[in-house]
Formats: sequence, C-alpha cells, structure tokens
Amino acid sequence: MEVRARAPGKIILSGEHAVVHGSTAVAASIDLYTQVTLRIPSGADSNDGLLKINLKDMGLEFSWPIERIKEALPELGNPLSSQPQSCSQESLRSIAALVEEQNIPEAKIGLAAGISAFLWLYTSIHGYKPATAFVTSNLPLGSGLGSSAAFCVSLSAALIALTNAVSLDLGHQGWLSFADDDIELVNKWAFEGEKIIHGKPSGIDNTVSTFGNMIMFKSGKLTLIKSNMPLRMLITNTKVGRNTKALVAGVNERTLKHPDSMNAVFTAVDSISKELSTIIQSPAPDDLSVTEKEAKLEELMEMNQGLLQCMGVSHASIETVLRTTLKYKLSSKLTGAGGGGCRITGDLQRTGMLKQHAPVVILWLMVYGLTERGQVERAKALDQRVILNQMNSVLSGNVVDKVIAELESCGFQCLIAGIGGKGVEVCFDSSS
Ligand SMILES: Nc1ncnc2c1ncn2[C@@H]1O[C@H](COP(=O)(O)OP(=O)(O)O)[C@@H](O)[C@H]1O
Ligand SMILES: C[C@@](O)(CCOP(=O)(O)O)CC(=O)O
Ligand SMILES: [Mg+2]
Repeated sequence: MEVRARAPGKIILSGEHAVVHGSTAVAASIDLYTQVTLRIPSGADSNDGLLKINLKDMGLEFSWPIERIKEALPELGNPLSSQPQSCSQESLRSIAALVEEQNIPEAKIGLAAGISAFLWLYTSIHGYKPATAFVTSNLPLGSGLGSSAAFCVSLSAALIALTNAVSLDLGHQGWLSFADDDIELVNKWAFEGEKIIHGKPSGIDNTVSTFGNMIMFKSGKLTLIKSNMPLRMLITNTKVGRNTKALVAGVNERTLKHPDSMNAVFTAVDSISKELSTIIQSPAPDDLSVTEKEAKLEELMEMNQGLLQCMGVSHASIETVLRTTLKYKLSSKLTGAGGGGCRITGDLQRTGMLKQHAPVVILWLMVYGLTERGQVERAKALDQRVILNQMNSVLSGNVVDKVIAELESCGFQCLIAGIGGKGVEVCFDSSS
C-alpha cells in the first residue's frame, strides 16, 4: 500500500501569537508544499520489521525496530484512527528516548520535534506495522511559513488515507481532496502533531494548511474568506535563528507578568484582524477604492507589526527589513512566530526541542500592482488610464525590483508567493 499527500505552508496576514490567546487572525495558504509518501508493505515484504522516516531533502533516515516501539509505547497496541488522541507527558518522554537513540546531528537537532510528532501520529493511527515515510518539502524549516503544520497535515493525510476511517476513491488518477468529515479528521490529527512541535498551538497553521484558501480563525473556529483583491506577497527570509515553541512560551511569560497590558494588545490585534478581513472581502466598485483599500491594509499591517514588537517577538534583523522597505514607502510585518528571544528550559532542553535550529524569519509586504506580474493583473482589473497613472509613479523607480535588490544585498532572501490555493490532497496514482 502506498499513498502520497501534500500540504501547503502559510502566511499569517495578521494576528500571530495573539491568536494563541484567543484573538482573531487571518491567514492564507501559499504555493510551497511538504509532501509525504507513505509505504506500508504487505505480506512477505516486511520492511525488515522497521518503522522508517526518510527526510529526502536532508539525506537523513531514522529507523526503529517495531519491537523497540512496542516496548517504549505499549499503550498504543489498539490504534483508533478515527479518534485523535493527545500525546500524554509519559508517552512524550518515551518518544523523546526513542528520538535520542537516533543521534540526530547537533546542527539538525530541531528535527527532534518533527520526528517525535511522526512517531506519535504513526503509532496512534497504525500501531506497530512496519512502514517507511519519505518526506520532501520546498518550505524553509523554522521560518514562520508553517513548515511544522504542513509536515503534520501531509503526514496525517497520508496516514489516514491508508485506514478505513475515511472513504477515498483509490482508483482516482492524480490529486484528490478529502470529503468534508474526513478532512476534519486529518486536521484534528495534524493539530495533535503540532502540539508536540509548538507546545501550545492555536491551530491556525494546521487549519489553513488543511483547508487552503484564506481564512479568519479565532478560538479553533475558521471562516473562509473570499478575497476580492488579488494579493501577492513579497516574502523576505532574514535567515535568523528562531523556534516557534520558545517564542510562544516567551509571549505567554510576558502575559503572565503583565496580564492587563498584554490583554489590551491582544484586543487591539483582534480588531486589526477583523478590519483586515472586512477590507479584503469588501467589493471593489471603482479603481480608487482598490488603492484606498491597499493603503488601509498597509496601515493595519504596520499597526500589527507594532503590537508584535510589544509582545517581544521582533528582532534586529526584522527591524532592518522594516527600515529598508520603509525607504521605498512599503510597509512590512513579520509573519509566523517572529524571531529572537529563544529560551531554553531544563526538561525540554534534554530532548533538544527548545534549541535553536534552521535559522530563518519571514517578513511580507503587499506587492500587488508593483511588480511586472502585478501590473498585468492590475491592468486586467482596473481602468487603463488609472493604471497608467499608477504605473508611472510606481515604475519610475521600479520599486519592488529595487527593494528586492537592497534586501538581497543585506544577505536576505526574497520570494514572491501566490496565496490562497488548495489545501491538503492525496494521490494513489504513482504515475502523476
Ligand atoms: N519536512 C520536515 N521534516 C521533518 N521535520 C519537520 C519538517 N518540517 C517541519 N518540521 C519540524 O517543524 C520544526 C519547525 O517548526 P516551527 O518552529 O514551528 O517553524 P515553522 O512552522 O514556521 O516552519 C522543525 O524544526 C521540525 O522539527
Ligand atoms: C505564533 C503562532 O501564532 C504562529 C506560528 O507559526 P510558525 O510556526 O512560526 O509558522 C503560533 C500558533 O498560532 O500556534
Ligand atoms: Mg510551526
């Protein structure tokens, strides 16, 4: 039996961190994916009695004899794929021991959290069957683009697809979406994996990776957003080390210290996210209102960035990007967990879960109408005369090309992402 699953990364347009404390956030899927191929051998082909995970991009493979897993996690003998289970502290300790046995290279120690999530999800859904999971991704890990969620969602989808808990057309050629109830199950399992990687996730990342599109999310509930504006994002990767779990814990600590002030910050973020989603969804009756909407979105983004600074999750490298884009009158904000302020605490330090790893932070800004591709789209959407006026002022400096060149000269990486595409899909057809 073999299946492939792929799930997208995401950007958070507003509300990261505050969403963990109950505020509204807005997020969209991006066109970068993690893909998991799961092979469960049948009959004589026993896979040497091993459970393996092969991280193809990194050239790393980890494996455990099934007997060793049985001994470490004896309570998982009767897996219930239709009932997502949280990993208990006791199981987490046993999993940490299984991961430690693999001697993950020190430079890649951040992978320990992902490998732990794999062991929990696999054994909870399939029990003690030998199998191999192959993983590839074009998302940078630990960057704010939701690689942890894309990993958990694609893994959960592949695992669930090979059970009786869902009904999928095995003869279907090409990529296939789940039915409504089944996709909820994938999302719930993925959330259990995210808990192992993030500690206290809001669930926004796994939800947007599962359902795709653009979503508004608050306290576990999602509302799909239909954007009436073609948005494109310039994403800047500062390549500064950080870890979501540590940053979320840092915001929590600050909230315990200053509950009233921090709650006021979270309330302000809630209003920003709601206003942002209203603007994105409102119909654009004329050309001017599109420009006005863009200006308002930029202002809201700038306000959200200020509040993220209040939460203590900005970083000197992020400030450098903000200053650089501001020179060109473009606002930016960090997306995802942010950067800096990593904190290592005793118990978790042992498992390597809180150490810094794959070093990147992402920022974004709207580039609709400012790149050549954006201008073509704007030309389709707006009156030609207005476009020419706008293009003249914008093109005189070719703003986006200049800002990209300057950001890259600081050592940052830039990419333009398409947003709001499909969520998780599976494929049983090895030819596509
Ligand atoms: N393709 C992958 N293979 C293995 N582990 C992964 C993969 N993608 C993500 N992870 C796990 O998720 C961690 C990064 O998650 P996180 O700190 O939340 O940042 P982000 O979700 O923004 O990329 C990695 O260090 C690793 O443990
Ligand atoms: C900071 C947070 O809001 C988003 C984290 O995103 P990422 O793991 O940095 O991609 C945490 C969460 O919502 O679970
Ligand atoms: Mg994450």
